[in-house]
Amino acid sequence: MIKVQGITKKFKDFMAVDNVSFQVNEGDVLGLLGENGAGKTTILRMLATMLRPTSGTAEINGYDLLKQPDKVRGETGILFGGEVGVYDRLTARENIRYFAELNNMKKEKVDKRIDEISVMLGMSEYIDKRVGKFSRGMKQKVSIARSIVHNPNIMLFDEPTSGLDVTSSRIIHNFIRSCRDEGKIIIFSSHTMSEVEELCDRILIIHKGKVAAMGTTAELKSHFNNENLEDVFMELVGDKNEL
Ligand SMILES: Nc1ncnc2c1ncn2[C@@H]1O[C@H](COP(=O)(O)OP(=O)(O)OP(=O)(O)O)[C@@H](O)[C@H]1O
Repeated sequence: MIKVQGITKKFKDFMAVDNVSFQVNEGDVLGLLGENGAGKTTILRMLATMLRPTSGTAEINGYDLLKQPDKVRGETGILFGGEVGVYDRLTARENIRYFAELNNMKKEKVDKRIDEISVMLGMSEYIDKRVGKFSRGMKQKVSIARSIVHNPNIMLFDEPTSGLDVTSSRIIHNFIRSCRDEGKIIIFSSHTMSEVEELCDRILIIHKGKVAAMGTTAELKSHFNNENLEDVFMELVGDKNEL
């Protein structure tokens, strides 16, 4: 379970995330929706222990975010910004293996796990090729494979399908569903309403660092008396003066 309590991040005088609280249970997929700059990545980076909250904290599968960051890291698989940190001169397998070693996986298990993931994400054709000439989508898959190689219980994915074609997006969607079925927790940010609507058990809408709304798609639609999630979103975050 993830229990976020009043998490806040200030960059100098700018309040990027303001007193955000929410809970996610095992087997739940939570979607983070918000305009550019709303604070989604900052929330994910704090939960991934990459950024220290200014105040507030979180409990992640029983571990305290601030007091037990190493334990929290062991529980989480993180994906940020697509190809960042993919080493061009290494093959896809070597990139993934490097992360497996960083996560203290036993050497004899690593290759079998990489083969499994490679089939699951449709990477078999290029798993042993150098990533330098890969397309953005192929690199994105290497990043995803790398983030899940140690089979974490929690996945924090920042725009996981950004830049992917329809087939690849579908592979990621199916992967998220299978993680949910295994009882894992997934939090992901997205700008694609249909993706969020299709995959998420609950949606957290962030606006200017604050929680603007939270609930199931059905709850949000019924609360705002509107069948279209994009309209609900616009009602919450849109500039009412805009045409
Ligand atoms: N290291 C930093 N220093 C100063 N300001 C920052 C820093 N990181 C993020 N911000 C600011 O915090 C706000 C929230 O940024 P964040 O990246 O969390 O937004 P986001 O919701 O993920 O946006 P997007 O959808 O564009 O990815 C933005 O105004 C951003 O400029």
